[in-house]
Amino acid sequence: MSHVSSPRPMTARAGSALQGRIRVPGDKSVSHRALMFGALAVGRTTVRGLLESEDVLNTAGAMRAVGARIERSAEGVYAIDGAGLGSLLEPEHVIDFGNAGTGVRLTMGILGTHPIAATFVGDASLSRRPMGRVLDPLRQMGTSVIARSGDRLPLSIRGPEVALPLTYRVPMPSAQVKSAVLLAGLNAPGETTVVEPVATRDHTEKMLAGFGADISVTLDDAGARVIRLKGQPELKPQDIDVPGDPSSAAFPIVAALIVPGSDVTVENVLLNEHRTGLIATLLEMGAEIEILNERSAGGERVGDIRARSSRLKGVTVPAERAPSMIDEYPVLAVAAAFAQGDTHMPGLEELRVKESDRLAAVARGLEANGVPCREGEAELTVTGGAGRIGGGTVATHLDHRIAMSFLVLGLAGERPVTVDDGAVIATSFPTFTSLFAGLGADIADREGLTA
Ligand SMILES: O=C(O)C1=C[C@@H](OP(=O)(O)O)[C@@H](O)[C@H](O)C1
Ligand SMILES: C=C(OP(=O)(O)O)C(=O)O
Repeated sequence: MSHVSSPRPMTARAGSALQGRIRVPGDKSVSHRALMFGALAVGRTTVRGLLESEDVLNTAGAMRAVGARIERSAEGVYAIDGAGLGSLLEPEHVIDFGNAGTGVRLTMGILGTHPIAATFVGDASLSRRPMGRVLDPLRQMGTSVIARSGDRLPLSIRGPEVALPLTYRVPMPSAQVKSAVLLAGLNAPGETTVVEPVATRDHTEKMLAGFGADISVTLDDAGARVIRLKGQPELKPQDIDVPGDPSSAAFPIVAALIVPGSDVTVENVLLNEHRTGLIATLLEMGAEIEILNERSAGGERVGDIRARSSRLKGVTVPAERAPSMIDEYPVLAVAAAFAQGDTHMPGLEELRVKESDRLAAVARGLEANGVPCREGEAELTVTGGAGRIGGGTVATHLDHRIAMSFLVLGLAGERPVTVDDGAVIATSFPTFTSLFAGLGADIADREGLTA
């Protein structure tokens, strides 16, 4: 299902303080993987708290297309009857991933070593994003690819009868590339090894181990993670409880910090160490954030995050922290607009190949709303405390995180902020506007109706 609804401009304006306790929907990375690994297991996997957003529902459609049965109960629990690793069916139609980079790249990995053909399409945003980073290692494992120049969607693949296991050093910090190679390795006889010089989110490794795969992680002499996976395991079904998405929690947390008088708690948030870079950065900026009720659930750390309005100061974010907060830079830039002094963010090359060129989209959005910033090749510097923030319209370029980040800016600006399309928020956080309304935020569509 591509994003086909018409653009829906939305406006956020400053109003009352934000107050309350909320839960954000389930983590997007874990939700995609729960559906995929459930489809590869033999037997019934159940998933509670699955993120029911466009991206994840497209992955459910893809897994159905290759033979998994996926059903949702009235209580919202998903039951997945796996088709089984090595037994996937050839899809009868093109697989449409809409806006979802994770969905399409990980599915290419899975299907790339099955002896079936598949064709992938996506929306205008996904069709601009680079797929060569996944197709290159797949070609080395024996996958045939027909793609237009530059390895962009739409494209078709056919897996070999018997795939070749691979040792692959991931050239850029990308959990999607790492995961695609490991998932391809699942159906290759022998051992597939992925060397990851810069650590990225480890949900694939952890969840595959939970499903019974033989997978190990060690560090080499240079400190790179070495992930070894034995091919052709029998994956066993699991019961999964998906914790709240820290990348979604980022929006109410930053909003609470910058809207005067606010006090917001987001309950049951995933606190995986590869996902908490934003919290570390906000604490360095002087944010009043507390982690409460910290516990372990399903092999992950989770907790409640309380954020209160704070006097923030600008910081330099270490470049090596980027993978642990890669999706949070747009909303960090919004926090930085209200901090005293400069916030410097180096190491952002990967932001240029997300749903939009996020470095450019953030810089243009800040400029349109009176926030001074400097955009470099792979860095951004935001000068906070300028005053008279807001009054602009932001081009979202089919990017949910740009839309949500600038609506948060509008909640604390002197003037309202409009985003040209709020419909894209359904990619990852379909309950965004209703949860914000419950906290007391004024976010409305163009007609002035509360969204
Ligand atoms: O593996 C994942 O679930 C994800 C990895 C990241 O992408 P990259 O691998 O392109 O950095 C992130 O931006 C995306 O939202 C989710
Ligand atoms: C980059 C993102 O997702 P994906 O790559 O899955 O489209 C995101 O959600 O910010």
